[in-house]
This record gives sequence, structure tokens and C-alpha cells, in this order.
Amino acid sequence: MSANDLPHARGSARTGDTPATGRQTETYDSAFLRACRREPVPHTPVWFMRQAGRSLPEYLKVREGIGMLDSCMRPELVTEITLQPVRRHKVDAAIYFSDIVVPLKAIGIDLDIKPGVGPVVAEPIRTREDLRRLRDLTPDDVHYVTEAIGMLTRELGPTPLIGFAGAPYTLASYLVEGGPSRNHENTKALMYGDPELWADLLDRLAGITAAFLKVQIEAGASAVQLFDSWVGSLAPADYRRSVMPASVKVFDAVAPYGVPRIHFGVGTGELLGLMGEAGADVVGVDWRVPMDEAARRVGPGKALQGNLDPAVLFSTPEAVRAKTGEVLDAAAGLEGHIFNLGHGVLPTTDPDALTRLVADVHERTAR
Ligand SMILES: Cc1c2[nH]c(c1CCC(=O)O)Cc1[nH]c(c(CCC(=O)O)c1C)Cc1[nH]c(c(CCC(=O)O)c1C)Cc1[nH]c(c(C)c1CCC(=O)O)C2
Repeated sequence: MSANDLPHARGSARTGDTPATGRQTETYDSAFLRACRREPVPHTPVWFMRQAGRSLPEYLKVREGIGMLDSCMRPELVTEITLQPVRRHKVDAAIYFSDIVVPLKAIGIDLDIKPGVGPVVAEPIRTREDLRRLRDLTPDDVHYVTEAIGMLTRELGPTPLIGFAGAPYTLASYLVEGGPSRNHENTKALMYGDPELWADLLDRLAGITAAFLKVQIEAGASAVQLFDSWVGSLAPADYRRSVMPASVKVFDAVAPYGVPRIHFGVGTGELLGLMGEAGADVVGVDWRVPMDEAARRVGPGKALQGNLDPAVLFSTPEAVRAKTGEVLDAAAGLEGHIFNLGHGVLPTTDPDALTRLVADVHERTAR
């Protein structure tokens, strides 16, 4: 099946095998999408994980008095917040403003995002009985996503929009622990102690995640990123056996659309090869592994994204420039490089440091 056989126009036309005309061609030819496809680029594209959010005063202003999950369900607000970092920093791609737990909330899981803490689940999922609460996600459950992406792609012009979702392991870690966790002990207890229930849990989550990504692509997202933020807590053998099949299911489900698929996790130096193998076109790298070494671990045929330590932005402009140069030098031999931080923008980052960083990367890589 090719992307053109699918029953939608915008997603595939904007990004798939054959671009149509005008703005769609411009998006298809953007530095970001070209780098994802490992084609020559006019400059190294830049975007930042968590580029929308608390580092921006204009974000704090529009979010005032509105809960995080509430804000994700308001298309106008989502559109405004998603556009803010594009306007301010001139990044090469927008990332849809939402959260990895939005699809879980949408199917009726009782959870909230607590400021300064993260997602908290009222009743953790730990038994076969609990699993029944994870029903399938339909596009109707997240109609506000379709609406917001429709608005956004009109406003963005040629700038590509990245859709995203949480990967099955990272979502499972919140559901099983009931909230953020340092050691993931309940999650691992289930994974090792009841492999069958664990596999069923991850398979359910893969279905939900795939459905959520499809909604975003059909509405017009030009690429998708699967965040497996906490999977770096696993050894490669456990990843391969207990997690990878579910992530493969997600990537396979969206493959026919032909949009680039990015796969990212934190502390995943030992997993980079497997994370590429799971079906990614682009592998995200945190700051612990230099880009040239990451390329060796991932192997040929994939673009890489990364990997400036987000904490570097708290240093002097000269130090930021020097560390940026190190990333660019290490990535110089890659076929496709998308410049990003090694994890999300920290909330107290000076936004001007981010604006300078985008300009610096563009200037130093202009061809
Ligand atoms: C693990 C994870 C979550 N959410 C997400 C991940 C994967 C990315 C990663 O590893 O950082 C993904 C996410 N969450 C959010 C985005 C926005 C898009 C963007 O990158 O600009 C993205 C991509 C908004 C958000 N998601 C959240 C905020 C902060 C809430 C607020 O502004 O009120 C934002 C802007 C809340 C959230 N949600 C989550 C956490 C850990 C937190 C932080 C809690 C806190 O420190 O307050 C779960």
C-alpha cells in the first residue's frame, strides 16, 4: 500500500511520496523533512523538544488559570501555543502542543497532570481486571486534535508540524506506577512477574498510540515522534523481548502514510540500534552519546536528531556556542541531522538563549 491509497488527502499530500503543489511542495521541501529523508539541506534544521511551554512568557500568559489537560482540548489555545516558539525562535518545525497522557484521558482513564510533578493516575493499572479500562481510541475521542491541526496547518504555512505520542513502555510506566517514578519498580515487577499480562498491556497501549498518531497524520501532521522517554531504564535484552514488539506495532501502523517517524528516549545509549530497528526513520539521541558514535550504533539508513545538553543553555553564550560546535562537528559526517536538545527545554531556560541557538546553527551550517 502506498500513502496515496489511503483515504485522506492532506497528510500524504503534504509529506508522502509525491507532493502536490504550492505550499504542500514547500513543506515537503523544507529543511526539516529533507533531513528526515537524508536529502541535502540548505542548513541543518533545528527544533526543540518542549519548545512550547514554561520557558516562554507568552505561554505562561495564555495558560493562566487553565489546567494543562484542559488547555490540550482547546483548539484555538493549542494553535496559539504551538505557534509561539515558531514565531519567536524561527525553528524549522512546530510540535503539536499536547501531552503523552491525552489519549489515555480521552478513553476515560482518571488522571491529571500536576504542575511540577507530571501525570498522576487515580487508580493504577496492575491486574488483568484493570486492563479492561484501556479501551480503543477512536478519532471522535480526540476531535479537538483534528480541529486544532486543521487550524494549525493553515497558520503554519510551509513549516512542518510534528505530531507525537508516548510509546507503550513510557505510557505503561505512568499507568502502572500511578505517576512519575525514579526506579519503575512496579512496572518492572509486572514486566518480569507476569509477562503475559505485560505483553497484553503493551499491545493495548500500542493500539491506542497508533490510533492517536493516525489522527494527527490524517489531520495534517508532516512527521511523528514516538517518545519512549523512560525506556533507558531497561537493558537491551529486556527491551528487545518485552518492549520492542509493541513499539514495532506502532511504527508499522503508521508506515503506510510515508511520513518520517522519529523515535526518542532518554539514557538510551545502549538501545539506539534497537530503537532504529523498531521502525524509525530518525533516531533521537540524548546528550550522553556523541552524534558520530550514535551513528555507528544506529547503523546506515537512518537520520539522527540531537543532542545538545539542555542544561548547557544555562551557561554563557560563548560556552553554548562552543558546545553547539561540538555537536555540529560530531554530526558533520551524517547523512541526515536534525539539531535538537538531548531532552526537553528546561522550564527556566532563557528564551533568548534558544533564539540565539537556532540562528547560530542556521548560520554555521548554511550551504
Ligand atoms: C514524559 C512526558 C510527559 N509528556 C511528554 C513526555 C515526553 C517528553 C519528555 O520526555 O519530556 C510530552 C510532551 N508534553 C508536552 C509536550 C509539548 C510539545 C513540545 O514539546 O513543545 C510534549 C512533547 C507539554 C507539557 N506537558 C507538561 C507540561 C508542563 C505543564 C504546564 O505547563 O503547566 C507541558 C508544557 C506536563 C508534563 N507531562 C509529563 C511530564 C513529565 C510533565 C512535566 C511536569 C512538570 O514539570 O510540571 C509527561
